[in-house]
Amino acid sequence: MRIVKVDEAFTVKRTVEAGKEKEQQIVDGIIKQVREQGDEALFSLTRELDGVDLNQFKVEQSEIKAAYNDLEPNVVEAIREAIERIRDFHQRQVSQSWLTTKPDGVILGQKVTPLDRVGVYVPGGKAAYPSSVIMNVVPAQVAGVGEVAMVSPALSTGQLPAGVLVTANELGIKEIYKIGGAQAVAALAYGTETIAPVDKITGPGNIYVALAKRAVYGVVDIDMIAGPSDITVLADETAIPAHVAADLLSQAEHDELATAVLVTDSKSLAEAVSEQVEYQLQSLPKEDIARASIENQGVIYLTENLEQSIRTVNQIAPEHLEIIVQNPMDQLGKIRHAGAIFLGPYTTEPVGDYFAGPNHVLPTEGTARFSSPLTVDDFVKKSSVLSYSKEALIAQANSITALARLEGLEAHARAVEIRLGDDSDE
Ligand SMILES: NC(=O)c1ccc[n+]([C@@H]2O[C@H](COP(=O)([O-])OP(=O)(O)OC[C@H]3O[C@@H](n4cnc5c(N)ncnc54)[C@H](O)[C@@H]3O)[C@@H](O)[C@H]2O)c1
Ligand SMILES: N[C@H](CO)Cc1c[nH]c[nH+]1
Ligand SMILES: [Zn+2]
Repeated sequence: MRIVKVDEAFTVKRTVEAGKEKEQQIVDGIIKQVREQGDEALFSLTRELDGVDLNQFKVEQSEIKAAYNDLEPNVVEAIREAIERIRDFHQRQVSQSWLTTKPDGVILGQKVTPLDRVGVYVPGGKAAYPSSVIMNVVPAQVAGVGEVAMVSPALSTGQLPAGVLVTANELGIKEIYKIGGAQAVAALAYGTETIAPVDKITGPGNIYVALAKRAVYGVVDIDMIAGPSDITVLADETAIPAHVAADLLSQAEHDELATAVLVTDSKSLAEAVSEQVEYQLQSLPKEDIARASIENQGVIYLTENLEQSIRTVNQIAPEHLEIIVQNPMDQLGKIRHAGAIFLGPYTTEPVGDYFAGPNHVLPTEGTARFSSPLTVDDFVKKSSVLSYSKEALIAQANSITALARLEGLEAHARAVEIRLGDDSDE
């Protein structure tokens, strides 16, 4: 891996805007095609981009039943266990509605309402992602969303991966479409003859999915930019090189555009990790993808001390941050930007991908500077609640009308004043 020396003047380049013009043009064309041609566009784009000729893209109950035959019982058991652990974590995130009565009798509050209909994207081009079914659907269900429509690209057999279908069934999802990429995002946002439009689209995906979600934002809400995975490991000389290399490769194997970064103040660790990455790459089934990721985006930042390492990590704002230094908990307070923080030598990133409880749908490409992991809050919206008595309105009328007239909005002032007189006049 490339080793780059970091000094006081060094700054990490922001990646979210960089060099995506070509993909954006492709995505804009796909969205236009789906808006204009509906289902017909979904069939032809699936043929063109996924190499599958489908007769219909809605999954039937018989396909779900058949999927159970393809999974070992211990795998189904692991899916169920993961669902429980992830549900338990998300149940702690629920926001409650509240009302408060002020001393002047005014009642104020906030009403929390689940979204009516959401679309969840489950990726599926280079790997199958049953875990992303859980990570999308569980918070939606905990929030109380009315309808969940799921999309995921078909395999070359014309089916969805058995693990994806079984997981969706374990969660009770009935509306599943075998479409992926930007065309699936466009279908959820604008609707087609078969697919009713949704209010919000959540879930991770590759660059085409991430750009499509960004493009339809405003027509629907989206959760965040959850694009190609990235990991940054912050380590010192106490870290075991083979473990660090394994964790870097765990994210590099997702996508040629995934990013794996080591930040360390130890030259010997930097060199040993670089060697280990090369060694471990050679036996990976997805060596080609992981190698492209490591060669194109992979980097080891060699700093002068721990403080500089932490400054570099905050500039990267990684999706996943592993902290493998002496006393990792002591560093937690200094981390300002990271989607998920994994502390200590045994908290390897995959525990969060599959099982621990927190969501694995996380902000990528430095957007952890302003975005959070997917939570139950992503599946609700909030309304403000206000209730005044006549006495309260009289008490505040002068201030309200003064502010209305300051803005030159006379009708606002009169809407208050018309209520101040004797009720029998009205
Ligand atoms: N950030 C997160 O929370 C998170 C979580 C899980 C996975 N991921 C990421 O999700 C991604 C999964 O990617 P994937 O490719 O395996 O599956 P995907 O479902 O995201 O993308 C596959 C689709 O991309 C479209 N596509 C592929 N090449 C195209 C092209 N040249 N032009 C137009 N469209 C094209 C196709 O329609 C295909 O169906 C990876 O980048 C992974 O790192 C991120
Ligand atoms: N690491 C991914 C998020 O970037 C999530 C995932 C799912 N399966 C394996 N990994
Ligand atoms: Zn992963």
